[in-house]
Amino acid sequence: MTSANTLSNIASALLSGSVKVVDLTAPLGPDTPVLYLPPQFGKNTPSVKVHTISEYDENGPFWAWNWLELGEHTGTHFDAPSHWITGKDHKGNTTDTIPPQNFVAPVNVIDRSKEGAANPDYLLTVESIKEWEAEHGEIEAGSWVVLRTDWYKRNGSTETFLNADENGPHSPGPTAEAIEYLLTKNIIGWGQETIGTDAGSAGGMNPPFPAHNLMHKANKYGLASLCHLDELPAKGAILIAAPLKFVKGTGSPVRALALVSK
Ligand SMILES: O=C(O)C(=O)c1ccccc1S
Ligand SMILES: [Mn+2]
Repeated sequence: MTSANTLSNIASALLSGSVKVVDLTAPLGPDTPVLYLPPQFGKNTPSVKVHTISEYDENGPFWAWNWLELGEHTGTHFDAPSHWITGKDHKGNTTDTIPPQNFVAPVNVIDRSKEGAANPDYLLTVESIKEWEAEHGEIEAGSWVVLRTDWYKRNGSTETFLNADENGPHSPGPTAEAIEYLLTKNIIGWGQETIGTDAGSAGGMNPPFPAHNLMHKANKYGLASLCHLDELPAKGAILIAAPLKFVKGTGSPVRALALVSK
């Protein structure tokens, strides 16, 4: 089958509804939870602010529009390699220079929702990934790997989403070894449903924040605060995640979507 036939078939399937579009994106606005870093780690990103310019009024009789104060790493968002010191020197490492071919790719969904429900500090291991591959097939080069934990259901409030106590945040993510293993597969990026692409305990890992440190060191990408991974198959979906073309951007809120066979 030629690529032209393939595209034509996708177009027909989208129009017929036999391929559906799943929205993997959280609502974005002033109530969107933002990451809290303890003072010893540095400054924090502000929340989203919406400033009305006009609303069919004396400031604009026939139109409504706003301007925003919006962090690059807010809500469902894309992490570019320049976001981390380990990725700062790569070519094509910012939101405006990443090759657009990389914004559409197959996605592997590792479902550890039961484990995450039982233990908010659940960490995905190499062994667990290999068990997943034995059941669903090898993770292919150039694909995304995302961790389903159903954590997005907590995204209604900062308290439940960050899930922090006096010892820090408690939320699932990968071990450093798991990310190292996925990089041997030459994946394009790592994603999950929590506020960032690392576990809540990642600040104390080696290296600290391994999903950021190692993925961006390899000039690979991250996706954070994904939603509705429970609507995706383990394999077979196509992930579309195109960051805004911020000049020298380290990341960007995205409308993450998946194409799924009905
Ligand atoms: O990239 C992010 O949004 C994120 O999770 C993060 C940002 C800055 C510092 C640490 C982390 S862990
Ligand atoms: Mn980020």
